[in-house]
Amino acid sequence: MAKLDERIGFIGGGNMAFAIGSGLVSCGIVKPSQVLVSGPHIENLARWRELGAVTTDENCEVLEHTDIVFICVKPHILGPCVAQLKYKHVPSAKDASKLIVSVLAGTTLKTLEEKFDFIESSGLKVIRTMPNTSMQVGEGCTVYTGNSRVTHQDLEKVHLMLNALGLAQQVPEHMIDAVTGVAGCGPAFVYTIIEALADGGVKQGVPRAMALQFAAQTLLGAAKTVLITGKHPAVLRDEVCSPGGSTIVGVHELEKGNLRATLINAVEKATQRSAELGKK
Ligand SMILES: NC(=O)C1=CN([C@@H]2O[C@H](COP(=O)(O)OP(=O)(O)OC[C@H]3O[C@@H](n4cnc5c(N)ncnc54)[C@H](OP(=O)(O)O)[C@@H]3O)[C@@H](O)[C@H]2O)C=CC1
Ligand SMILES: O=C(O)[C@@H]1CCC=N1
Repeated sequence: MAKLDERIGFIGGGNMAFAIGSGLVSCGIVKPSQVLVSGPHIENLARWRELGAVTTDENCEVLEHTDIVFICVKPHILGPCVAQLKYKHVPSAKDASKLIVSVLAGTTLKTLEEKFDFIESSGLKVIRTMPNTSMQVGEGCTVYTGNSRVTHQDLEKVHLMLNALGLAQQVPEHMIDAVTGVAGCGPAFVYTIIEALADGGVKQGVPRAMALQFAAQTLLGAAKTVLITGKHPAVLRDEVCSPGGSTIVGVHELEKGNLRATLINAVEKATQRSAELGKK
């Protein structure tokens, strides 16, 4: 696995940041000592210290002492967070080469460039991403796009990190809210399906722990089959449905319950909400 020499910063050390940071350390791309994380409550950063990362309650330390800075606060916290950074930031010669990487839902490159313009008057390098929490186990799905200052080498570096933790793909910015609806929020939709599938097993008499394991493994296997065979899910579904058998009876129930329309609606609403979050 390739290694990065850069120091990696996280402003905001919550769930998404930890999925990325712990994933990068686990796969060996960076050493824990290269990682610096900030948040307002130092006690909430204990898991980062257990990982071997350095923690601080001063966001400006992360901005000043790291090369690739992941911004991982909630979208509505970006304003106050930047106001505080602006007040405390000490300009340095390294500012021009700094890479700001946002994971914020809905928050556009334009907004990010405007918010962070205090760091570097001649223009800052900004990358907007939409990751997901499955990065913590190396099976994430991330899309990203950079502003005009970002170089090919910067994109390669970010791709190396994100792709080491699953699938990473550069996309045009207009696609990012839609991908948020599918892949950023998707794990929550799928956890709901796993839980419900397991509940079904429990109702039929399978012990809870077994039912959960079987449901999760079934989703993993089905997902892998789609990715590896390249077959359309409908074709694969047909391979499971024996004529007059048990699966088609279950599939009929899913259709009666509008599972597919419900999932399509969930992605649509989540996409709309993502775009709204960036306007706050
Ligand atoms: N969770 C997910 O699946 C995904 C999330 N995202 C994006 O990631 C971002 C973070 O979300 P998520 O990790 O879920 O949220 P969390 O609440 O888990 O993390 C947010 C973190 O921000 C910290 N924080 C609050 N105020 C400040 C501040 N002023 N300066 C620095 N840090 C601060 C919080 O610290 P404390 O708790 O101590 O207050 C908390 O650790 C969001 O913008 C979201 O859109 C993107 C893709 C997927
Ligand atoms: O719920 C949210 O807004 C964030 C963005 C994608 C996943 N979690």
